Amino acid sequence: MVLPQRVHYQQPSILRPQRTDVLAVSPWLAPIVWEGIFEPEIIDNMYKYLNLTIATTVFAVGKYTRFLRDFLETAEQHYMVGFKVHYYIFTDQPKQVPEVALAPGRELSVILVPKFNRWQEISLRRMEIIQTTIEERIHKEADYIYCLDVDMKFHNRWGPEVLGSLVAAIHPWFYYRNRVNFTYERRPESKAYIPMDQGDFYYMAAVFGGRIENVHKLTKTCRENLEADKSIDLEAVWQEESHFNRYLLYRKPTKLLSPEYMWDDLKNSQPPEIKIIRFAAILKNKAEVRENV
Ligand SMILES: CC(=O)N[C@H]1[C@@H](OP(=O)(O)OP(=O)(O)OC[C@H]2O[C@@H](n3ccc(=O)[nH]c3=O)[C@H](O)[C@@H]2O)O[C@H](CO)[C@H](O)[C@@H]1O
Ligand SMILES: [Mn+2]
Repeated sequence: MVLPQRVHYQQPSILRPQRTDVLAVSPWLAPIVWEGIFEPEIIDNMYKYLNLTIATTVFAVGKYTRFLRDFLETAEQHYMVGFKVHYYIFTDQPKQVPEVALAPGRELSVILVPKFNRWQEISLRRMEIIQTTIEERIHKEADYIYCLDVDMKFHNRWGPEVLGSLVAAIHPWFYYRNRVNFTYERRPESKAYIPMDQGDFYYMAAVFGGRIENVHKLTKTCRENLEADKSIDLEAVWQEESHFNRYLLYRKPTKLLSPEYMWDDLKNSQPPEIKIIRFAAILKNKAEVRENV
């Protein structure tokens, strides 16, 4: 067995926290990953010798296939560099999946999925499709799974510091807001219901991941709750994202990603707490790319 290399780095100091401007640990003791609080070399060295495979699911249905090339090309530059990554591209048009050169140890599978008529349905059905694909194959093929939106580009390191049992990203438009302003589902009839006086953070469903069995449980529960709502003709305000937030209120994530890991190009300035943008939603013309608006 190859042992981890010795890495030289500054000794951590209890009396000198690296960041004092942001919360770096949640009240249930989950770390919140920010630039400055971790040493990339230590993290890489910890995980490098474990021979991990990281499943990465990406949906590109209808006009969203146009985002695949930039997504994959930038992922090859910044996403889990040096690690084994297995991309699972779910699409209704396999011929539109671009040829992108992958680094050694990385592979890509294309999985055919139906195109639903409404963009909301395309987005929310991801829970069911991820659940069943974990059961069919991913559980045998990977150690961790990360589920990402495709209308995105990587700009900087998005590395193994994100690995954890159950991992969620804090939404870039809500991290500075009070919970009463979070766009949780507020109708008590919905399985996604969250009362006004509850909620920790507003999580963005464009990024989540963790150990396969935990992500399986999350996607299965969200799928069941989406179906229960549908049976009474109800669609939560932000579809699967509403159910995702409800799930994480009661089953707390074990690691949180700061908005560095899920930014949005629509923001026209970079606030001082955001030292680096790692992954960001690109500007898209929703009226043009979506099935119905
Ligand atoms: C800023 C904002 O409004 N964000 C919400 C919006 O995210 P987004 O505007 O990020 O949603 P989106 O249009 O990116 O759809 C989510 C993902 O579904 C896939 N996809 C979607 C449509 C399609 O025709 N083809 C396709 O492949 C694709 O992987 C895409 O990245 O909607 C989501 C709900 O579902 C969440 O509630 C987000 O919070
Ligand atoms: Mn998106």
